[in-house]
Amino acid sequence: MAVKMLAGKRYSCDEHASGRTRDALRKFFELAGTFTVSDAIPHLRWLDMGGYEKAMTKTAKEIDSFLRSWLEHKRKRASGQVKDEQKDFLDVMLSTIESAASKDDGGFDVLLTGSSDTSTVTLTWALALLLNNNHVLKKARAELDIHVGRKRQVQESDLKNLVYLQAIIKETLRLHPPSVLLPARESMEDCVVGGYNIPKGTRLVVNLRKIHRDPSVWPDPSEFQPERFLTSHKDVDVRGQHFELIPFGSGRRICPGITLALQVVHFILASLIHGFEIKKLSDEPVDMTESFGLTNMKATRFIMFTSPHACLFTCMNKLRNKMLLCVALDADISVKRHYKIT
Ligand code: HEM
Repeated sequence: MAVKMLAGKRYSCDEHASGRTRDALRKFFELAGTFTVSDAIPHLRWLDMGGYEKAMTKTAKEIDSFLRSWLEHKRKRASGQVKDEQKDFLDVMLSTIESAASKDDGGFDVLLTGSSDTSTVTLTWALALLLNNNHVLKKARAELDIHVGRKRQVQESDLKNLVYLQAIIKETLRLHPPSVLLPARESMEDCVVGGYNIPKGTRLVVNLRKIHRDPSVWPDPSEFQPERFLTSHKDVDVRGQHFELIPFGSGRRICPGITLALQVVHFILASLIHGFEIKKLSDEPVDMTESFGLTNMKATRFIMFTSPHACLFTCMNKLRNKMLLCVALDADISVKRHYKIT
């Protein structure tokens, strides 16, 4: 959701950048409809009841530090300080942007902020749900055994056959959409929606948590049941056409990264389940409390043990690269035997 409110903002290498981020965040919270005591009684704002101001400042600092690293890369590149052997992922991204016909930095901001957290969060929730529902994990592994087998790794071309894995991702996005509230819409004229008269200029915030857990649509709405997407809800998709499930939004401002996001999330999850045994630290269920913030993160970190499947040892070097991707997840991952990544 940071995506949309930052859209159109332009970051430059000056001291005002951090202020702008903060303004953007403040604007977002206004739009998202977080009403506090100080909204009703403005002179009590200094009390910061509920700690919203503090939380916003913290989030702004995190986004600032992320964007600062990008600006630092840009500065170094402009001054020719980056040697070929020192180039990292961000340098490669920047050179791609620079060589593209359009040099719209604002668009790049939006892509960076909108693409990283959302995919990470989806994978983190998916893993936590699988660890708490071992029977689902077993079924996902059985599907991979049938369609991929144990003699090779998962390929992108396998994903279309992994219907149970697709159902797991849909169910994850239903229960824990990375953006709980869609960016606000404003009505351009008077209209009637669902029997309510909406005057022109009304801001509407769509609450995905309510829609995705509506008991009149989803039986046992809080249960993790991927099977529903193979039976009662088998025709429901996440691409903005079925309004009971819209984790990527809908309409003309629907997430443009949807295809890439789904490809990445499915591929990483499939590779992880296929290549590794994954286990919880103890018999206690993983804590599924959600945090409060722009992106719907887990409130607490969790530890996951992974050990490679013996027959895939020869592929381990390649798999290790995929594991490194997973380190970006909000989970402590330690790989027994060959690798220990924390
Ligand atoms: C699981 C992963 C993702 C989820 C759940 C997600 C979700 C969303 C949602 C809910 C919106 C707002 C849509 C609306 O207002 O109707 C959005 C906007 C956006 N997303 Fe994503 N997103 C994901 C990944 C990505 C990726 C990988 C990229 C880029 C490569 C991306 C780029 C964007 C951009 C640029 C917008 C702003 C579109 C606009 O305002 O017109 N997202 N995303």
